[in-house]
Amino acid sequence: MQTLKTRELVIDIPGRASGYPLNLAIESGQIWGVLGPNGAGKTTLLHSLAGLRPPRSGSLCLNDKPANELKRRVLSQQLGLVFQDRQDGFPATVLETALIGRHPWLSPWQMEGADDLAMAERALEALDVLHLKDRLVSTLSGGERQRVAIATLMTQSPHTWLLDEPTNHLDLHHQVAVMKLLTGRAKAGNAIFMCLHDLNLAARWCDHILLMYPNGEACWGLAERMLVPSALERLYNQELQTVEVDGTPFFVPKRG
Ligand SMILES: Nc1ncnc2c1ncn2[C@@H]1O[C@H](COP(=O)(O)OP(=O)(O)OP(=O)(O)O)[C@@H](O)[C@H]1O
Repeated sequence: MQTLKTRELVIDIPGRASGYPLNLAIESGQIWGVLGPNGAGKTTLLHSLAGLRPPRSGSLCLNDKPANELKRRVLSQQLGLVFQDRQDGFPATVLETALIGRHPWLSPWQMEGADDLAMAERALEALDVLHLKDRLVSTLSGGERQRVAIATLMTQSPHTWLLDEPTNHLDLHHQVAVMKLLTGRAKAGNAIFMCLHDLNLAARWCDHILLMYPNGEACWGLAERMLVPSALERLYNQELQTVEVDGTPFFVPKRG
């Protein structure tokens, strides 16, 4: 069992006077959904967990070791991140992009081998983009690029998967396919921690939820305890109607 823990972690949001200290334990087998309105700090949190942005205070531990004492390469073997925005400015094919995921596992100047290639192709296949492997990423549609980014994370094969709105740009079929894939990874022992704007995807697929409010407040726990209509209405400043489908709550914005 591996755990990514935050201890009294306060993320650094410019101009925000205070922040609620986060004491999260993100463990093998769990699927976390991070919900909150625009600007609440979800991306900042993911970047702080990935060690890309220093927190204002508090610390981050990976298996009880302070993450800032781990070499970047070791950290990248344990943690991977799918960014919300990608530049993709470097002219690379889909396959070359997926193979970047193997870099934390190779020594400097070592070329990718047959096993690395097989991993990349398996990941591209799982994300339904193997047929695009020789295409330049810059020529792909938004949803195809998103799937290549997730395939690159799969090729990296870290223990903890951090994903910033992984269903962005995806059609309904591919949204469900990605959520199923993430569920499969969690069942296989990975930890999944993702920001989502779709409450209903979170309700259907996540077992843990973190709610982030724009004033810096936050609360977290098991999904069934967190997905309470009154809390979500306050979170989004939006009245909701709730119906139940297959025992899962389904939230619809009220008209008017
Ligand atoms: N470098 C920066 N300089 C100034 N403000 C910043 C900077 N980076 C982030 N912020 C601000 O911090 C706040 C949190 O941003 P963040 O991207 O983490 O929000 P988010 O919850 O992911 O939002 P969204 O749902 O829109 O993606 C925002 O108000 C943003 O404008």
